[in-house]
Amino acid sequence: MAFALKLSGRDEAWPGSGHLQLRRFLFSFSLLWAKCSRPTAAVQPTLCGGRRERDRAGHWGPVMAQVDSPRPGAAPGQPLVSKLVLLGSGSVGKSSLALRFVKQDFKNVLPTVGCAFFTKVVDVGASSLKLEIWDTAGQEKYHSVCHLYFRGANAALLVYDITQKDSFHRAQQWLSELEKEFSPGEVVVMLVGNKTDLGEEREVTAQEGKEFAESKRLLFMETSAKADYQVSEAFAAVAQELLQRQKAGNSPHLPGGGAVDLNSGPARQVKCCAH
Ligand SMILES: Nc1nc2c(ncn2[C@@H]2O[C@H](COP(=O)(O)OP(=O)(O)OP(=O)(O)O)[C@@H](O)[C@H]2O)c(=O)[nH]1
Repeated sequence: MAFALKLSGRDEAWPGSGHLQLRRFLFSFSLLWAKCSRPTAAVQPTLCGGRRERDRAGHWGPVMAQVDSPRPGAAPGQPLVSKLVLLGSGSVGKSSLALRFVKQDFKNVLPTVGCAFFTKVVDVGASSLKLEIWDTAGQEKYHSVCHLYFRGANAALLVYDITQKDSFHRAQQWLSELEKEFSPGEVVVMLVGNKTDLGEEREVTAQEGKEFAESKRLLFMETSAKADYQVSEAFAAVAQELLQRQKAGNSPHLPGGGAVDLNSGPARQVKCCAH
């Protein structure tokens, strides 16, 4: 108190303007104290708002989003690192596919804001590949932001909802966007028809998906994040392709790389896609 009064320039304690000055000083001091003693906040990636999910108590909170390694993982003995972007319309199941693959989980999640980030190491035979999965927001208002996440991508999953024809057309538009950003064959691209568990509401046949993929020389699979159908297989197939290309010495982005060259190779369907 004495310290405060001295700073306020007055010796008497109360009342009047001295009291006011004291209160002002104590308020400023408490603000300064709160600022200095606040723990340093974890740095969040700009524009990567992530998504929210309900916890057991029913509260909405951020879904796991971690960055646990520099890229690419060129250190000896470390798995190679590849960046994979999930693209597609809103609500086609991009986040659900990522959650299913990374956490073996399926739950109600809110639309992604900006993007969310996941990592998972995939074993392919004797080799390992660390996938950095960038789950972009499908809502139209985030469209321009999504382009920011393309940079440096090694692979892309173009996801559509088999019960929404529009989302299939949108996936085709996303391919055009990718073609503008990358030179032919620069990234491994897989077309993914999700929600096969809703077969009775199907608007896009497996044949349509397959034919489009073949015409563009993309990998193709149908999945269900809900029923856990072919989700890990889809990511594994992309990882395998990336590793094969890397071993062949033609991947520009992967450590030891050359060019990932899916589109210039023969059209291939990874596995039977019909459900
Ligand atoms: N039946 C069924 N529903 C699914 C499946 N995958 C996702 N969903 C549901 O579809 C809705 C949208 O899923 P999300 O994973 O949020 O879709 P998203 O593409 O990430 O959406 P945005 O974040 O808006 O881009 C949610 O209600 C999910 O529960 C699936 O395989 N089958």
